[in-house]
Amino acid sequence: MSKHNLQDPVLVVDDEADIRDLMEMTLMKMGLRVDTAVGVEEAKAKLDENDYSLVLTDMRMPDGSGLEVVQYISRLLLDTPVAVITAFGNADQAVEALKAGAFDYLQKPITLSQLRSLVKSAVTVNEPATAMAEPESPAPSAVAGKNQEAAAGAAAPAPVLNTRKGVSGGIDKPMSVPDGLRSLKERFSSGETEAHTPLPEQELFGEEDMPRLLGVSPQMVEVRHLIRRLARSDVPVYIAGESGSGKEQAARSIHELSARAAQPFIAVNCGAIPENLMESEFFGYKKGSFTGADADRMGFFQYADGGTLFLDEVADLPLAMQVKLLRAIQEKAVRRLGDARETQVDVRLVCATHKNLHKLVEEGKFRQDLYYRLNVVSLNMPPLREMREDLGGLILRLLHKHRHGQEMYRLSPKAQDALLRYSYPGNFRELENILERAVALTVGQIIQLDDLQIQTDNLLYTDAAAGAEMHLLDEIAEPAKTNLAAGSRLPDFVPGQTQIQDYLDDIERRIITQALQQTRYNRTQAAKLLGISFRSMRYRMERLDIS
Ligand SMILES: Nc1ncnc2c1ncn2[C@@H]1O[C@H](COP(=O)(O)OP(=O)(O)OP(=O)(O)O)[C@@H](O)[C@H]1O
Repeated sequence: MSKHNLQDPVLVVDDEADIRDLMEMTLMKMGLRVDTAVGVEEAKAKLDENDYSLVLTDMRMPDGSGLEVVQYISRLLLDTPVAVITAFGNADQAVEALKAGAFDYLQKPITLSQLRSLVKSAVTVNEPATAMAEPESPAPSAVAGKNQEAAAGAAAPAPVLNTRKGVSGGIDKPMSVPDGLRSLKERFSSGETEAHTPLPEQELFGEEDMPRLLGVSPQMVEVRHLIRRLARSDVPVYIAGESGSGKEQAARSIHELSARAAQPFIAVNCGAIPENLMESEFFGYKKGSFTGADADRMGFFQYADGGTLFLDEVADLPLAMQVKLLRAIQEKAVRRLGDARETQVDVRLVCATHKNLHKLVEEGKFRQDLYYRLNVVSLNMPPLREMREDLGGLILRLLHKHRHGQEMYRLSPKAQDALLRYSYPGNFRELENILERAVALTVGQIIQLDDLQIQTDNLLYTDAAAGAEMHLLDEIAEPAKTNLAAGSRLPDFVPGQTQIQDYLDDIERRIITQALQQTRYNRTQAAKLLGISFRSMRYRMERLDIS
């Protein structure tokens, strides 16, 4: 094997402290040691002194270009793999770096999963000693990353392939990463987990440290995984996802798991603030700064000082406000309306929108510089329709939440089928609303298809596909139809001994009692269930002496 080995640290070269911290944290979680440099000169000095297993360098730094780091490594004939981090849309830079010997590149904003897969493709993490002792592998600089393929198509002479053992991306054997680091997704895809293996934390239907985000699907496990990591740093996070997919819950979870948990979490819906009030709402004002300002007032930034400021629907910020926000982020200071002085604020920013922010940047509706500032790391909340294995569990928990005393609501077969096949354009929020409404509308304990009030022509899946989840709902499915007439066998009619009126009264009493039990003794609902009027119900109860 080449002279660098797994004991050697990874060198992260970036002038931005937030990014260095985030990368350091991620790499350390992968079991790697990390060294950092704040610019080109320091990186060169460190390369002179030490061996590294991998170098990750930003392209644009105040004292030079990451390209110089790549060239320096080539000049010293080091076989240390080096990858560059380029500004979004800067494919030329990426191609140049690849030509100079970089093995891959990442575009900003970096997502942690991209970073992880790049690192995995460069070094073998925690590889067992036997594997490490195997014959020499090709130089890491010859490892082709997935990004490289795209860029190489444009220009670079594509370097050689990936034949390293345990390297991910086009490989057939998953690499050896500490178990705690491996997401369920990875484990499922590696075929390690049998389909019938009980899912972890099934009782909880999630994980204890993040009660806001339920679900055991690989997507949700991955989301929680990322949130835990993000909680340990202070980098701005951009949460993307459809409406109702849990963006705010994710932001709150990041805050609650962070060192800022004891400080305020301030959630702001940017779309709901009138434009003329925005500045004073965000930054506060001094008494007398405008008509009606009869006392000093703090803004969102001051309220969130020490904690987290969550900017929901950030795409709705008008351009003028975007400029002011950018300044506040860069300076880490705000100036109240009517105040000559700026005050320092220590705020972690998390923002979200269901709109395509990148597209808005392209259309000139959202400032690119602010986009990069806010979007250092992005987190994607998956839509509910892509997490179908969670549906059964979520429905179960929501019905449990709405239960009446000890009695759970149940679903008729048609209602169950529709719930499992519905597309949920409004995601979790829509599922919550559907069930809340259904519980209010249903007569008795069994929710019927009509109670759901969903468009049945909007069902996504075939019956067969939905069948896969059916077993999850066994406990809430309507029990096999029982004969209301008796609940058990009809009593025997013995001519000569039994009076026909007594016999029929007995059956009627059983039917009515059962309907009353089923509707928790609500006479109106029981009457509806039996198809008789309330008046008739009352009359029958009196006649049959049912109290
Ligand atoms: N994984 C989840 N487990 C349980 N409940 C969830 C989950 N995700 C979202 N919810 C619930 O769905 C509802 C909507 O969540 P949230 O407000 O976080 O969504 P959002 O993406 O921020 O919505 P919007 O785009 O409309 O602001 C909340 O009641 C929340 O509790």
